[in-house]
Amino acid sequence: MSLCLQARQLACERDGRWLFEGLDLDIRSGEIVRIEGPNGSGKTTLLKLLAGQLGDYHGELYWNGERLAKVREHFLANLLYLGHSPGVKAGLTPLENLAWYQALNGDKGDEEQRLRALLHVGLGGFEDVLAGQLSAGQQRRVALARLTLTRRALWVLDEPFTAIDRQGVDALEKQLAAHAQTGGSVLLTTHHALAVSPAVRSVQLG
Ligand SMILES: Nc1ncnc2c1ncn2[C@@H]1O[C@H](COP(=O)(O)OP(=O)(O)OP(=O)(O)O)[C@@H](O)[C@H]1O
Repeated sequence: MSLCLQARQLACERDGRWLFEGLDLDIRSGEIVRIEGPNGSGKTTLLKLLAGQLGDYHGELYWNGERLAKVREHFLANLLYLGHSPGVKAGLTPLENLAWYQALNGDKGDEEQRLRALLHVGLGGFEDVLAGQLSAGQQRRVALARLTLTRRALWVLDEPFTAIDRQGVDALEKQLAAHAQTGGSVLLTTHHALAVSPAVRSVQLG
């Protein structure tokens, strides 16, 4: 199924300053869209807004041509959002973290699936270590394992490459490209130079 998220005349103010105004944006199946801009230009705010997490903005969001507020449930069922911080629970192991995310999404899943997702992000052998004892890059990898675990069409990713080593960057780039090539969409921020096919479309803030 082809999916489309659209923003029309989007504007957002913080502390008496417009972060962006009159912003139009379309993201469709098969596309990778990158939000660019200097620190503080509003990239994280825009991603949160497009992921349906903020209500204090002007303009309108549409999901498959309908006002997002009207079809929020369908939108959320198709969305995977990974925030700026990995959001990993320090007192749980990577395996337990993934089970926790699945339960939150109403997915039962199974342990074999979770182990496969951890292997995919290079965390084989670390599945039972408390996440709080893992390095920053390993914690990020626990969060990234959700891309393999949870089938969602629209990925909204805030700085997903942070703390990831060269090999991890290559693997994640391939995963983003594969997702788009199989009809998914990716909306992301990154300060990292992306070299993926299909071509990345950029939206500049600030
Ligand atoms: N809830 C809030 N209340 C007040 N100001 C906020 C709020 N959220 C963000 N801001 C401000 O809005 C501006 C944009 O923040 P945002 O995190 O979106 O920027 P960014 O482009 O993602 O930055 P970076 O590249 O540093 O991650 C910043 O000046 C920030 O202080």
